[in-house]
Amino acid sequence: MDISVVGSGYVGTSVAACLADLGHRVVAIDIDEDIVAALDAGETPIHEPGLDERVAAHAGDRLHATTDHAALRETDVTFVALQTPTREDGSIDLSVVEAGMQDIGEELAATEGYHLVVVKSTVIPGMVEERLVPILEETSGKRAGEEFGVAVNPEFQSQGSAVTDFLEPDKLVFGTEDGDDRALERLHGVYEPLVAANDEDVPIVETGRREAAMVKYANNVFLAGKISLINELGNVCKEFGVDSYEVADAIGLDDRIGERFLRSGVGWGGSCFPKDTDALRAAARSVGYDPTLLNAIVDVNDRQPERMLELLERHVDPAGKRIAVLGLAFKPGTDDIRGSRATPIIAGLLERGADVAAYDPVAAGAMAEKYPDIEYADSAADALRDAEGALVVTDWDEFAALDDAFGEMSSQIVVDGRRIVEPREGLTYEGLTW
Ligand SMILES: NC(=O)c1ccc[n+]([C@@H]2O[C@H](COP(=O)([O-])OP(=O)(O)OC[C@H]3O[C@@H](n4cnc5c(N)ncnc54)[C@H](O)[C@@H]3O)[C@@H](O)[C@H]2O)c1
Ligand SMILES: O=c1ccn([C@@H]2O[C@H](COP(=O)(O)OP(=O)(O)O[C@H]3O[C@H](CO)[C@@H](O)[C@H](O)[C@H]3O)[C@@H](O)[C@H]2O)c(=O)[nH]1
Repeated sequence: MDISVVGSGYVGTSVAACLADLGHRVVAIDIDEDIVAALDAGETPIHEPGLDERVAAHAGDRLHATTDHAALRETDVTFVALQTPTREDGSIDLSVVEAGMQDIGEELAATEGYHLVVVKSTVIPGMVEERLVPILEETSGKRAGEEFGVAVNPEFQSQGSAVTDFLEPDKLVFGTEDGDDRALERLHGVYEPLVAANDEDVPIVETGRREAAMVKYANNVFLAGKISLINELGNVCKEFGVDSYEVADAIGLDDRIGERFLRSGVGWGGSCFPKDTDALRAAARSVGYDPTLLNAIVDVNDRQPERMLELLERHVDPAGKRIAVLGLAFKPGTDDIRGSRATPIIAGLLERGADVAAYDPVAAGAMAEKYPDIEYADSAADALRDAEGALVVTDWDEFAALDDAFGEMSSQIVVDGRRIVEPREGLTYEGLTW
């Protein structure tokens, strides 16, 4: 099939490369000339395992890139992977997607036959029907559901495993307008090689567009909520001297609970959980519903970094002292610091007058844009040297392997927010939730 993907960021690039890998002819369209030039040269600016080799293998063959939206005229399906950032009140900013729809609609005017537009961006239920379809109809001069279709097909990939998450999904969600069989048929056609590669073992949820949009939010909010719940339990466990990780392992054996996403600690960050919980809360408020539990999920998450700082203060007053912060990325395997718990940790340390020595194997550059005046050490050992306390914020494997480095601290106080450091003799070790 001939497929265009509008937006070549985190999602668009891996979707485009994977669709090419599945045998489709794909054109990636982005307004950023550097991204397009890189993709055309077989390179990707995004670090994702398995992505580089796929882009390199297919560029110039089944994968092309361009800044010209006219390329979508030659395709059967257009995936939309444009960003939906957060506005100040927490609601989503749809302006980039709206502008993208205008670009797409202008080209739809010149397409022949039925074309399917598939929204992969995360959008609030109703936005497709009320805001995006009208733009497509107006700019194309065509009627949705007749001359072209619009579907919602949310993406569930995680950073660090985007390629395998796409190619081996837990589920596919096809949200289509009632009665638009062509949309459904075309979506099945796009994913047919993926389903075949998984021995036909991929559940496909066929539903309405609003439901599909809500599935994406519900999925993310449920996972963020699961972590907040285990964090809340962990905080209580800590006060009772109970090891919350043993408790989590035990409750995870109950199939109804499941063992994943039960790692308690300093909380969740990233480009999606914070944005999507905020967006759903704002959307609920906008229709007159105050979402008590969603608010609590965020409150618990906001509280964890402060609890970590309080634990440190039980052992040392950070004012004027060198304090190491190990880990700046929102999770291991990425240099992304969006929503990272390291941000409130650093802010809290600075408020308390500490000298912060931060280390991350790949994310220091990004954090330096936010906090240019703190020290960025070249290694964890350098950050720890002469420090009077250390806070472990990201569960990079290399922190588990640290040993002698703790001996270089002025006082060996470690508050672990990720259960990654082994407690040992000589170390005053505090687990955040255990
Ligand atoms: N990042 C993730 O892991 C992830 C996972 C699942 C879903 N999502 C959702 O997918 C959507 C995209 O997220 P992302 O992280 O890939 O965003 P991103 O910011 O990384 O990428 C968006 C890209 O769109 C390009 N762009 C902007 N306007 C354009 C236009 N008119 N035409 C063509 N290109 C244009 C930008 O230059 C950018 O490269 C969001 O709604 C997000 O919530 C993200
Ligand atoms: O047991 C756990 C699991 C995760 N986290 C934290 O949760 C955050 C998010 O982690 P993860 O979900 O692995 O990363 P993302 O790449 O943000 O992926 C989420 O957000 C994506 C964008 O919407 C979705 O597509 C994915 O399904 C969803 O997992 C990180 O800060 C993790 O440290 C914990 O604290 N404890």
